[in-house]
Amino acid sequence: MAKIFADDKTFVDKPTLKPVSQVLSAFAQIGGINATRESLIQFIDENFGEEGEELKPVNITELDMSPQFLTQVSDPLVRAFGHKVNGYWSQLIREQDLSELCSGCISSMLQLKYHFVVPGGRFREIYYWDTYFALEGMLRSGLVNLSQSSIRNLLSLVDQYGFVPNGARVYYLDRSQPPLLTLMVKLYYEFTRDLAFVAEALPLLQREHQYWMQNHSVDVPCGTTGGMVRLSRYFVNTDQPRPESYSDDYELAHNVSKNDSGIQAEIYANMATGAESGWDFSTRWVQDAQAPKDKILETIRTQQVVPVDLNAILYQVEMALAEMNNLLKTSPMEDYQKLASERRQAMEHVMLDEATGLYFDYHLYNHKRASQFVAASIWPYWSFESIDEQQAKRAFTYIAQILDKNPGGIPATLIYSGQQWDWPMAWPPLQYVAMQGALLHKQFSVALRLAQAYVNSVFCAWYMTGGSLVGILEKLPNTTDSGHIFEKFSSAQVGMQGGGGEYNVQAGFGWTNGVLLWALDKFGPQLTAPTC
Ligand SMILES: OC[C@H]1O[C@H](O[C@H]2O[C@H](CO)[C@@H](O)[C@H](O)[C@H]2O)[C@H](O)[C@@H](O)[C@@H]1O
Repeated sequence: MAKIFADDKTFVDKPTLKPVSQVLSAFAQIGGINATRESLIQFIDENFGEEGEELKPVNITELDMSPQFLTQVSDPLVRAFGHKVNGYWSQLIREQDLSELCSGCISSMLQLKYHFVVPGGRFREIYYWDTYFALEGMLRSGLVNLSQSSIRNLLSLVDQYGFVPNGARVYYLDRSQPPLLTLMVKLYYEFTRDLAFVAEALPLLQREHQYWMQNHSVDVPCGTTGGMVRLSRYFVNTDQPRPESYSDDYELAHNVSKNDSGIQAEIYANMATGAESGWDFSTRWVQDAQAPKDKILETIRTQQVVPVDLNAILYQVEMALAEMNNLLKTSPMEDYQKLASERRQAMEHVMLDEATGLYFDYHLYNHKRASQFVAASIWPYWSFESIDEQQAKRAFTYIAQILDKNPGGIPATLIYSGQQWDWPMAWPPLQYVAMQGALLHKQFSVALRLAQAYVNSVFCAWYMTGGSLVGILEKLPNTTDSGHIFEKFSSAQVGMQGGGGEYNVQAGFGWTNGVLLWALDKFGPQLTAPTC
């Protein structure tokens, strides 16, 4: 609450320099929560180390410097950029080394045995859903063992906690993130055909599915049948601010109500639930999206939204679990095929908007389907292999129209709120799913437009921040950096890095690299040189 650091996450990421009992008594000596700002600064200096010092970069030997898929990228500039990005993995692979912590010292990191990929910047730890999108690139870059190690870390978290936490920190233990672990194992299997690994993972994947069914299911009234259908939502059980954004959550809750701890607890739970969705934060989760920017999160109701993307993911998870059990000739813990088809039917009833061919969230707070497009509306096209052709045409015509106005990619929503999962932010995972959906439903021209927009955004933002390619592309004059790969982009202006939300835009960046390399593989012969 003293805001010693611009970003609340900085403090909770610092390991102690002394045994925890000594740190606590030093804190008591300066007056505990009544300490002055000056004494707090000194206390932190004396008792805490640098954030991230328990992590070491890893010297990766298996990186393929000339991966085969890049040879079919016809444009020389795009191909050279692909090689550059392929080389960036070495900056994002880490191992944990807790050995330098003194005896009795503590760190907020969850122990991970194997090497892993991090998003980059302030995100120093492994993140759950980010890993899926990074893997799409890592596997193509020849990082097969590292991909397996990253997945193994997540599996071991399921083993220890029964689910995959948001990220590998103790403060993420009250929530998960979009459940993509089963799809990571599937992806890994498609690349390696390593059935033994699937066999090893399957019991834990089934356990994770059980966790989602037990803690995140909700009954939704179904207009067309008059009965109820079961779907899933994000749901975090907490009555405390998120430690990594403590002062933000605290101030928000106290703005809504100064004294009512019940109302404050509701806000904390809905904020943590927003973080579980991966979309932290967005007007998608608020009841009053028209509120002024500084009040927009005051009506956050994430737990009252039944999200399209979560259900689209779980449908794929259920199909994949059925398929894995088939492949291994093992008896499934559940009839996954049946669960998937019931989920699909429920989604068609509750979420499908016939007019646009898109799927919308369902709002439990007013028992209505949302009426606004969000980028998640297209996710069933990634999950459902067969969808009526005319419906798909309508949906991707809608997407094409959004692209006409947003040359940098599909924005998270169409509403400007200053939140990072709203217009104009175009996020790599959202572009990936839109491209996958378009490919699967044979909407090739929209798929290519999405791919070109994505490549343009990533490339131009990198170029504008000093990126260059030996013998091919000169560095822009007046740039001091050497090119950044951002976590998100502006859909409104090609080459503009993203912004908004609780922290400064981060560079690195795991999922951006992953989706870029995947897109170069899928669309290599057709992509043209970006003009920035
Ligand atoms: O510290 C604020 C929040 O930051 C994370 O969210 C964002 O970054 C993640 C890592 O790239 C990404 O997975 C997520 O979609 C982003 O919105 C974190 O996941 C949140 O829990 C945290 O509160």
